Amino acid sequence: MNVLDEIVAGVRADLAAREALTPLAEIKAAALDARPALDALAALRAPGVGVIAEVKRRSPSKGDLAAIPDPAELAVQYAAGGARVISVLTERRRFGGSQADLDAVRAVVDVPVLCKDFVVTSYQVHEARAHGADVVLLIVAALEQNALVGLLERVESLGMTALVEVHTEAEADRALDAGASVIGVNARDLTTLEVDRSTFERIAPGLPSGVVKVAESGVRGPHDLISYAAAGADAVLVGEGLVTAGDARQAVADLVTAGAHPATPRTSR
Ligand SMILES: O=P(O)(O)OC[C@@H](O)[C@@H](O)c1c[nH]c2ccccc12
Repeated sequence: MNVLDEIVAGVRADLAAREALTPLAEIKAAALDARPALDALAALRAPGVGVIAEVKRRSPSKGDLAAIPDPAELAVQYAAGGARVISVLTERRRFGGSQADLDAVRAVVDVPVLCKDFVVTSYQVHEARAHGADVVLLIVAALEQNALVGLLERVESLGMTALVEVHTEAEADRALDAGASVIGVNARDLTTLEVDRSTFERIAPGLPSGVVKVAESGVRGPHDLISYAAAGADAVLVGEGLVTAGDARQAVADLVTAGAHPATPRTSR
C-alpha cells in the first residue's frame, strides 16, 4: 500500500463511523438546507493570479506544521489578506482537520471555501455541502474513472465547483474526460510525498485554455507564485508557507500583490 492508499483506508474507516451516526438521507437533507454555494469558478477566473489559502495543521510529509487553535481566526486573516478561496483540510488522521474546522471557517468568511479531503463516496460530497463548502477536491489518483465522473456530477449538481487534482499527464487526460473545469496540478506526488515544482510546467501547457489551472504545493513565497504564473497558473494553493508565516494576513497579501502585478503573466492574458 502506498501513502495515498493508507490515507484513503483511514478516511473510509472514519467515514463509516460518521455514516453510522448520520444516515445518508439525513446528510442529503442537511445539504439541501445549507446556504447556496458561492461561485468559486467566477472567483478563480477574476484577473490576476488568485491565492487559495489553506488551513493545514500537519501533513504526512512534514508532521506538525502549526497548532491552529482557532481556524476561524486564521481564515479571517487569510480573507483580509485577499485570499480568493480558503481551503480547509478536513482529513483527521494525517492532517489533523475536521468538519468542525470547516464549520468554523464557513461561519466567518464570505469567500468560497474548499473542502479538502480524500473524497471517495457521494456521502462526503453531501457532507461537504451540508457544512457549507463551495468547492470540493477530487483526487484523480484516488478514484476509478467512473467514480470520478459520478462524483464530479454530484459536486456540480449541488451547485459546487470541483477542484480536480492531477499529478501526471495521464491523470490530466482523465480529469478532462470527466469534464473538469478546474484542474489542480499537485507538485507533491501523493504516493511518494516528493515535491517537484516542475510538474506544473510539464502538465499545464497541455490543458485547454478554458480550464482554470491551479498550481498546488511548494509555494514558499511570491517568487514561487511568479514562476507558477509564468507556466500558466491561474491560481496557487498554499498551505505550509502560510500556516508557518508569523503574519498570515501579510503573507497572503504579499502573494496577492505578486499575483496582481502587471508583469505577472496571468494579468496580461
Ligand atoms: O503545504 P503546501 O506545500 O503549500 O501544499 C498545499 C496543498 O497543495 C497540499 O496541502 C495538498 C494538495 N493536494 C492535497 C491533497 C490532500 C491533502 C493535501 C493536499
